[in-house]
Amino acid sequence: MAPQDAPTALWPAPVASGAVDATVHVPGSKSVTNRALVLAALASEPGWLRRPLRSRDTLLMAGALRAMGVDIVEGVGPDGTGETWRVLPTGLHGPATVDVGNAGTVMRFLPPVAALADGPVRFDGDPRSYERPLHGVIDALRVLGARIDDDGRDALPLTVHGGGALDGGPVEIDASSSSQFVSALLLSGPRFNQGVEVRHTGSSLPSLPHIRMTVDMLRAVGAQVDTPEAGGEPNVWRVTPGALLGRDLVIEPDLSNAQPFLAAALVTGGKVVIPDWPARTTQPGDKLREIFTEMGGSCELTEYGLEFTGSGAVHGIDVDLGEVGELTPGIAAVAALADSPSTLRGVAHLRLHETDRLAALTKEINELGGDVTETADGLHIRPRRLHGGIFHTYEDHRMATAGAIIGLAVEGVQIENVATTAKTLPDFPDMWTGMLGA
Ligand SMILES: O=C(O)C1=C[C@@H](OP(=O)(O)O)[C@@H](O)[C@H](O)C1
Ligand SMILES: C=C(OP(=O)(O)O)C(=O)O
Repeated sequence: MAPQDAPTALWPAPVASGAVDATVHVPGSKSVTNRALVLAALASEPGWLRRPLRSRDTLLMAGALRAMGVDIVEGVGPDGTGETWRVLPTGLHGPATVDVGNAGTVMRFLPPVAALADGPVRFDGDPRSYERPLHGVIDALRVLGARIDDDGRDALPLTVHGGGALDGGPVEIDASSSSQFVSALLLSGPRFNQGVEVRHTGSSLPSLPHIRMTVDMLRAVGAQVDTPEAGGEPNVWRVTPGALLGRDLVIEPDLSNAQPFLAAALVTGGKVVIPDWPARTTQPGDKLREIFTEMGGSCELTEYGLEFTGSGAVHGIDVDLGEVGELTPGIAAVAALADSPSTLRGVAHLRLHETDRLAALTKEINELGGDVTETADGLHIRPRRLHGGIFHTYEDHRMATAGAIIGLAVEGVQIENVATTAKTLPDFPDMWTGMLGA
C-alpha cells in the first residue's frame, strides 16, 4: 500500500441498472506491446507494431527506447487502417535517462538492453518503483559482465554503464518474486555475446504464462530458445546468440483488461462480447474463460471473439492464481459479490506489485462492509452485504477496476483516482460508462 488519504478526485462508480449487453473493443496487451517494442529495438532490421497499446506503461517503454536512440515512428498502418508504431533500431546509445514510472516491464526488461548501449543509462521512477524487487536483474547482469551503480541498494534508482556489448553466459537467479526477471534476461539474451542460460533457483515461480509469452515472441523473431517445457532441464532457459528479425506484428487485445467487462456480464447476469479474442494465446487473461465459468458464467469463443454470458448467479471459487496473479484484484471483487466464500491462493508475490494488493484488497473491501482476510499466500473472501464508501486505489490500475466491478452492484461506491487506470487502460472510465449505456 502507499501514500494514501491525499485529496484526490473521486469517481462515482456507476451502478448497473440491469443486465449489461455490450460489445467492448479492448485495446492491445501491455505485456505483448512492451515485449514487441524491446524485441523490435534489438532487431537488425525495422519492424512494425500494429494496434499497439498506448498507455502509460507502453509510452514509458517507447520513450525509454527512444532515449537510447531507437527511432519509433507513430503512424497509420501500411493497409491504411489502425495505429502503428514503426521501430527503426538505429543503435543503443548512452548517456540516456529512463523513467520507469511504476511499470514492472520497463524497470525489469530495460536494464539488460541498457547494458548493450554505448554509455551510461540512468533509471529512475515512481516512489513505489524503488520498493519493487529488481535484485534478480541487477545481480544477474553483474554476473553476465555489466557494470551497474545502485549505491548498494539492489533496487532503483540506478545507472547501467553500458559498454556496447555484454559477455552473457550462464547465470542463476531467484525469480520467486517476479517472473519478469527471467523474461528480462531472455529478451536481450540473443544480443549477448554468448547468449544466456538462466537457471531459476527459487522455490516457486509465478506467472509462467508470461515467461511462455517471452519465449514465443523470441522465437517469432528468429531466436533459438531452449525451455524446460521442450524437454530441457527444469527451471532452465537457454537463448542462443543471433540476430533478430524485424516483424509486422498485430498486437492482441489485453485479456487482463477485458476482465472487468467480463466481470460486469457475470455480476449483472448480462452478456459482453470481446472482439478479436485470440484463439491461441499465452496471455494469462485467457484463463478467465475457465475461472469466470466456474464462478457462474458461460462463454463461447468464435472467429469474431469471445461472447461471455452471466447466469445471474455468482459463485465463490477456490483457486490457485499463481500463474495468473494479475487477475487477482478482479476475481476478488467478483468473489466479494458471490453467493459462497472464496479462497484465492498462490499469490504472495502480489504484495510486491503496484501496491501490496493483498493488503489493499482486504482493507478496501472490508471498509465497504466485506469480510476478507489475508492468508500467507492469498485471500479468504466471505461475501457479505456491502455498502457504499470510498474505494482507495493506491495508484494501482487493477484496484480501480476492481472497485468499479463492486460498484456495479453496490450503491455509493466512489473510486479514488480512477485516472490511475491510465497505466494500462486510459479510456477505462468512458469504456465502462459506454458498456453500461449500450
Ligand atoms: O511479464 C509481464 O508482462 C508480466 C508478468 C507478471 O509479473 P510478475 O511475475 O511480477 O507477477 C504480471 O503480473 C505483470 O502484470 C506482467
Ligand atoms: C503487476 C502488473 O504490472 P507490472 O507490469 O507493473 O508488474 C499488473 O499489470 O497487474
